[in-house]
Amino acid sequence: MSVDKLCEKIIERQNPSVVGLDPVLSYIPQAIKDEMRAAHQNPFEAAAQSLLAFNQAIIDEIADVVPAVKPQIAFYEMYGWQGVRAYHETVEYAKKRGLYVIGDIKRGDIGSTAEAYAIGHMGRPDLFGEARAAFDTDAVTVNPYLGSDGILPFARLCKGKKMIFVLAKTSNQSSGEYQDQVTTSGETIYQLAASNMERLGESHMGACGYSDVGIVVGATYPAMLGELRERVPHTFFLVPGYGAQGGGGADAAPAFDSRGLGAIVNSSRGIICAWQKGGSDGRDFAKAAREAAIRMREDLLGVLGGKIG
Ligand SMILES: O=C(O)c1cc(=O)[nH]c(=O)n1[C@@H]1O[C@H](COP(=O)(O)O)[C@@H](O)[C@H]1O
Repeated sequence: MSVDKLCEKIIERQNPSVVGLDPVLSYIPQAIKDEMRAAHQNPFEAAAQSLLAFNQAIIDEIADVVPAVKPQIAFYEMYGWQGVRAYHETVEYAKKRGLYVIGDIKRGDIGSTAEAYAIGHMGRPDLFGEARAAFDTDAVTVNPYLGSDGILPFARLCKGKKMIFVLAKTSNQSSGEYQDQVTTSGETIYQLAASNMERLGESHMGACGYSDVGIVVGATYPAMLGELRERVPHTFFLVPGYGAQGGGGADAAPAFDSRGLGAIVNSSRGIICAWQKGGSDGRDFAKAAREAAIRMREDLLGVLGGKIG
């Protein structure tokens, strides 16, 4: 199962964290932008090539430190089709460097449209008799607001090779506006989403004790992380909110089981913007990302008792 591949990488690197590759031009050192602007007449192309060069240098530095990366597609779509190509090339580059790639696409729609999203990001569209992957990520994020119609097309395409992470309790401040509302059964919406994904995961179980159907729970809500860990013991958590959103290792700790497994914690700006702290000119941006990733690993390993697996 795909979750086993993720757990193996986490144990091998002794690191339950994922670097979010969410670049915008203002995070990218001037020297890279100047070079790309001079080389490309079209500003979209120059922007996209800047993102790609930035990501590749960071991937090279962190590939032996972290098990996974999570490019969030909005940061690429912003720069048009050239940006989307940079997303695709980032995914391919990260996979070549042995990283598990979570495509943060947060899709959700009616069944037929969800199916199209799922095929594009997890499957293989039929291309005149050939079937090739468009975006070949290991996992994607899914928004459950439309109900099972919107989730099942993604779950069907897991087939032991892919994972999904369905939003349950998101890290943002307003997440409670809908997710904390109590349903007629007495559960909150986020608890209901988590329980439903635990049930859906029963037919996607891996040897590690978790399923290929994961959920997203923010490090900014540690009590809810702990409560959900008990409620859905076979559901793997993607835990954003570390770093720039204020969460730390102690906040993320309730997401893990006694082996130090069961969750992977994301930091995006905290890693890729590390070079901007301390007045650097940016030449050392990738090394700064590496050092920040090592600090995050130490923080998480510290709260997990020094060993995973
Ligand atoms: O699905 C996600 O990854 C996600 C869910 C959530 O509840 N909160 C959240 O911040 N994220 C994503 O995690 C990343 C957080 O970025 P930083 O705040 O810069 O670490 C962004 O890509 C967000 O879109």
